[in-house]
Amino acid sequence: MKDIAFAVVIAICAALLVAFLTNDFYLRILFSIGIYFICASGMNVLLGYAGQKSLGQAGLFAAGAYSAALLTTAGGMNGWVALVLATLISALCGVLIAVPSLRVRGPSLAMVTLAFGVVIEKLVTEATEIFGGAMGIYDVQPPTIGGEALTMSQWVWFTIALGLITHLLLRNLLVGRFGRAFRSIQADEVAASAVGIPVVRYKVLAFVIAAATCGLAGALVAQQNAYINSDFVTFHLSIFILLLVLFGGSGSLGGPFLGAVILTLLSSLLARWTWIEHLVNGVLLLFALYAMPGGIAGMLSSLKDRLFAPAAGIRKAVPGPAGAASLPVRKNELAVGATVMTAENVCKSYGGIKPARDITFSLKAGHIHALIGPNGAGKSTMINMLSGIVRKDQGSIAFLGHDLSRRPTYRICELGIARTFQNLRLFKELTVLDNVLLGSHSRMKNGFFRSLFGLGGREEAAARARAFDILRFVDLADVAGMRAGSLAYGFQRRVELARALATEPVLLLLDEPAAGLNPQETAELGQLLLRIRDQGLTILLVEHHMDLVMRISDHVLVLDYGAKIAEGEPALVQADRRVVEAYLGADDNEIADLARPAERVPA
Ligand SMILES: Nc1ncnc2c1ncn2[C@@H]1O[C@H](COP(=O)(O)OP(=O)(O)OP(=O)(O)O)[C@@H](O)[C@H]1O
Repeated sequence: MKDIAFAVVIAICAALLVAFLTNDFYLRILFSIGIYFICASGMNVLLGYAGQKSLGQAGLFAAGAYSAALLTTAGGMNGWVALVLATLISALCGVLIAVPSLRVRGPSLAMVTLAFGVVIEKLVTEATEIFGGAMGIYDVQPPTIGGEALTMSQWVWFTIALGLITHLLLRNLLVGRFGRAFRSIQADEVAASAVGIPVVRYKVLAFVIAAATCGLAGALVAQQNAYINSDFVTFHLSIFILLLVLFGGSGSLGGPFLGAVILTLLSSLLARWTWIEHLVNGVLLLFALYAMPGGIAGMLSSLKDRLFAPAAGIRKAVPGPAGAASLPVRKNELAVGATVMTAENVCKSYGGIKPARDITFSLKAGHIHALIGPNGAGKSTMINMLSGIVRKDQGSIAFLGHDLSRRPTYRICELGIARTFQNLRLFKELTVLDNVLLGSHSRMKNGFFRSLFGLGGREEAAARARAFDILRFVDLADVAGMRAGSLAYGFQRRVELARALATEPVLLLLDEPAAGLNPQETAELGQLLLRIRDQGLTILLVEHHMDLVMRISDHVLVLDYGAKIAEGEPALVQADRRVVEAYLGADDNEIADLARPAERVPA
């Protein structure tokens, strides 16, 4: 709430300043700050939160500017209506530019968006009959009040108001489930989809937001100048919009404002020497990328941490609210032992390698099933197929009567299957609490507009309370406010488990959860898994620690070279000749563990 008050105070101060300014030059600088702030706010969602690098924003600025120009000149439309329509048209162009992002990433995406910007630049330069080329379009109609065009001061006030509204709306969106979802996509798309984030939808949304704000800024510029030509649409503008975010602080709510103020003032100072301005912007871009990854906002924030927090860079642990350490479980009618999942004749091959050959099994409610086998037997591939990350070639997989064949990973998570990964896939830059809240994403109902208008507070509070319950259940409540990546490895494994539990699964797929843990931590993990099972969850556990497997499992499945070679109760599997033979080529400790009669933990 403090940040909202701060934004409102800044806007009021800027508005008061306008009242005392009579010089058009200074008013134009304030207008430009407002315009660039609006562009940067949307770009921050795309780049800073969703991590999508776009070099084509000038094209979207042009979409807004030329739409407003053509709608009011050729279309004879009212200035207000044209402003709204131009923003919507740009948002639609955002969908267009988002499509490649679904296929390419990183530098390739930057190249594709760059090409989009170049195409638009060429279009408005060469298609002179429509866009006027260098001559441009004159008499663009502005919004009017009582039939009167806005004065320069009124334009600045209007831009300040739009800037404030844009900031507050995006702030509402970014502090809740949408902001977390964008950040998770930036961190790891596979892990994001595994916790129920529809990655494609969120990527498109980020592009649309950035396009709408750039288009709005373009339309405002065209209408304020009553003129637009191809000189406005340059590659330099795309770079400048990128720089606003990177220099100000990408992924920070205050970053776009800092970038817009500092860089617009610098631009105005250097406006007489264009080549120096471009050179300075280039140097600043390099500087921001290499020396100041968090931008000015990041620098200020770490300075604040250094001054006011004893451990710089690590946020203080946030104690959880009082409450019982229970696991929020999904309501279902399943009796212990009922069939949760069936896999029939599942096959998968990678060229000549066949990690799954005609595998059939079923999983029972409230049981711990273990999937074991020597290295390369196909265990992770099976977990990947069950969670939709890898597509099977043949066979069928059904979960609670639903065929999983064509469902994307996030839908499978929504149905009630959660997973952890062999190689940890935490959102390391986010706090432990945010990681767990991301697990709750698919259980939360706040839609785009509710979040945008800040109406999701109650649900967010409930999700936080649930997340703390889970953190207490796995004994991590004390580190809720810490950055997940800063924790010891054993803690990180538990955070990943807590994140999976937050999806409120019926079936939990755990891929080597004890990998990298010491014997004490492995024993604690065993106890924790038994407590989870006692809450009614079904677990499929891939593990090499045979001692753990034999102690806690109710049922063991054994794979070798992609084929199921045995299944049954741990003691029976342990004595199976084929299993021992399969393991003869495996690690000596595993064979010893397999041979040792395990002390069973009573169910
Ligand atoms: N994406 C892929 N492309 C090609 N081959 C793959 C791919 N994924 C897995 N494999 C191969 O499939 C086989 C089974 O791999 P998988 O990771 O499922 O085994 P695993 O039983 O989990 O092994 P480990 O216990 O070592 O993790 C291996 O030979 C592996 O090299």
